[in-house]
Amino acid sequence: MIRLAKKRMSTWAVFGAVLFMVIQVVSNLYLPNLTSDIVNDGIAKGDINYIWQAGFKMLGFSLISILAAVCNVYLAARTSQGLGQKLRSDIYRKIINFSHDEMDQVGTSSLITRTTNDVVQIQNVAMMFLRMMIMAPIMLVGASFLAYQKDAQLTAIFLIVLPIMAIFIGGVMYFAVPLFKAMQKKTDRINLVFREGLTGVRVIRAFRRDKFEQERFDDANLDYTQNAKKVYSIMSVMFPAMTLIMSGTNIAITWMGGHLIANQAMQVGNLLAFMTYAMQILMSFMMLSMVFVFIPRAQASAVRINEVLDLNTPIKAPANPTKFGNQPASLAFNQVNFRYQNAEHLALKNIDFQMTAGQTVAIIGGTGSGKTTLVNLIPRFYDVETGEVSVKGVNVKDVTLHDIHQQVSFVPQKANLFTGTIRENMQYGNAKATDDEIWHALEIAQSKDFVSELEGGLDSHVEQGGGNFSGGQRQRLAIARALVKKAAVYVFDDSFSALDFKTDALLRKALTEDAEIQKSVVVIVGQRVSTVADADTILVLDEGQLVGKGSHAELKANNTTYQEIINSQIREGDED
Ligand SMILES: Nc1ncnc2c1ncn2[C@@H]1O[C@H](COP(=O)(O)OP(=O)(O)OP(=O)(O)O)[C@@H](O)[C@H]1O
Repeated sequence: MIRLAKKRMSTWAVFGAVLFMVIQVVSNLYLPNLTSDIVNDGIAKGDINYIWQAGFKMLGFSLISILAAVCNVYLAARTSQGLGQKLRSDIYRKIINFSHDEMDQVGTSSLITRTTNDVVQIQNVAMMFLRMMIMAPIMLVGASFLAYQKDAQLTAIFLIVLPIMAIFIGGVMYFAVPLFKAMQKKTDRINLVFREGLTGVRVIRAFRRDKFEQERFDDANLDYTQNAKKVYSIMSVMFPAMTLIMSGTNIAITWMGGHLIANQAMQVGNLLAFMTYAMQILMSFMMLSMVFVFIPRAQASAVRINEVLDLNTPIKAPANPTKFGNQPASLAFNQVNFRYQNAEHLALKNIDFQMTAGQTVAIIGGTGSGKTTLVNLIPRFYDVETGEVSVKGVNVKDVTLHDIHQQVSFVPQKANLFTGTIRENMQYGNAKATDDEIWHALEIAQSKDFVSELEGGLDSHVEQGGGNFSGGQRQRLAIARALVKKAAVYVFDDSFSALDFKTDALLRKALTEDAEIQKSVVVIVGQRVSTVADADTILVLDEGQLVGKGSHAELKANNTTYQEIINSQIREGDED
C-alpha cells in the first residue's frame, strides 16, 4: 500500500495534514488541564478573575483545535481523493496498453472492480491514516503522560483496562479481518455475474434462462451479503463492548478518585482532568484498533491493484525501434508458430505466405481452426512463438506498437461502436478525416444510403456499443471506420458475416475497385466460400495448420478440405 501511495500523495499536503493534526491533538490535550486549573484554583478558591482568564484560554484553544481539525480534514480529503484519482488513471492507462494475454489473465470484471471498489478501499484508508492514525498515537502517548502527571496512582487502572481491551480487539480482528479480505473477491464475483447478465441479456431471454441467471446472481449476492453480515455482526459487538469498558473505567476512576479526594490525596479538578485523559486514552486505543481492522482489507486491495500495475506485458517495443518508410505495402508470415499462454498445443503451426500491395488474401476454415488467431498476430495483439510476421518488409517486433497499429486497420469479429456521433466514430482512427473522406468510406462499406437517410446524417447519435443500429449496419459502420484510417494492411475478421450475399458482394467489389485500397494488402477472414472466392490467395486452415494455399479455382480442383467446405455449403445452398 505504501508503494501505491508513495508517488501519488503530495508530500506537502501530507505534511500539512500531520501538522494540523498535531496542533489539534495538543490543543485537545491542554483543555482538560485548564478545566482542572479552573476547578482547583478558580472555583475552590472563589477566584472569579482566574475563572474568566482560564475560560478565555479554553475558548482560544478550542477555536485553535476546531480550525486545525477543519484544515486537517480538508487536506486529508484532498490528498486521499487525489490518490484515488491518480490510481484510477494509472490503472486505466496500464489496462489500455495490455496485450490480449493480460486481458484474458485478469478478466474484464475483475479489472473494473480493481479500478473502482479496490481504489475506494485505498482512498478510505489514506483518509483514515491522515486523521486517526496520526491522531491516535499522539493522543495515546500525550494523554497517558498527562494522566500520570495528574495522578500516578490512578494510572494503575489502565494496567487492567488496556489488556482487557487489547484481548477484546485482538479477538474481533482475528475473526473480522479474513472476512473483510474476502469481501473484495466476492465483489468481483457479483460484478462478473452482473456483467455477463447485462451483456448477454438477449441470449438469456432467447434461451429462457432468466431464472437460472437470476439464481446465479442471487447466489453471488447472497454469498457477499452473508459475508458482510458476518463481519458487521462481529463489528457491531465492538461499540457496545467499548462503551461498557469505558463506562467501567469511568466508574473505577470515580470510585478510586473519590477515596483519594476524601483522604485529601487528590484535588477535584485533577480527577476531572484525569477522567477526560482516560477517555482520550481509550478512544485513541479504539481508533488504532479500527485502523488495524481496515488496513488488512485495504492491503488486500493494494495487492490486487499492484498485480495489475506490475503485470509486465511481454509485448514490448524494441529499444531501438525501426521506422516504417515509404516502401510499398506487403504482408508476410514466415514459418510462424503460435501458442496461447499456458496452452498445451500450438494454435498455429508453420504458417507461411507473402502478399504484396493490391492483393487480397482470404482465410477460410472450420470454427476454431485459427483464423482469428492468425489475423491477431498482424497488429501484434499477440507475439509469435517462433517465426516472423512482417508488414511492409519490417518485422512487427522491430517497430513501436503505435507504429504497427498505425499501419494496420482492423475490423474485429464483433463490431464495436462508441457512444457519440457517426462522424466521431468514423474519425476514431483518423481524427483529421474530412466529411468527403468519411462519405467515401461509407460508400465503399455500403453504408452511404442508410446514413444519408438518417435525419442527422454524420451527426446522428450512436448509442453505447452501436445499439441503435442493426447488426449488419454496425458491421458496415465498423468497416467504414477501418477504411477512413489509411493503412498498409486492412484486416476484416469475419466482418462480412452479418451482411446479406448481395451487400457482401457489392462491398468486396467496391474494395477491389478503390484506387487507394489497391495500394494496400487486404486480409479477409470468411466462413462463406462466396466471401473468399475472389481473393488472389486463399489460405485454408485446419486445426491451426495451413492445409491449402491458392486461388479458388486451384483449391477447388485439388484441395480436399476446401472441397469439403464447398460441398457442405452447397448442401446448405450457400455457394454462389
Ligand atoms: N484467448 C485464448 N486463449 C486460449 N486459447 C484460445 C484463445 N482464443 C482462441 N483460443 C483457441 O485457439 C483456437 C483457434 O481459435 P480462433 O478463435 O483463432 O478460431 P477461428 O478459426 O477464428 O474460429 P471461429 O471461426 O469460430 O471464430 C481454438 O482452439 C480456440 O479454443
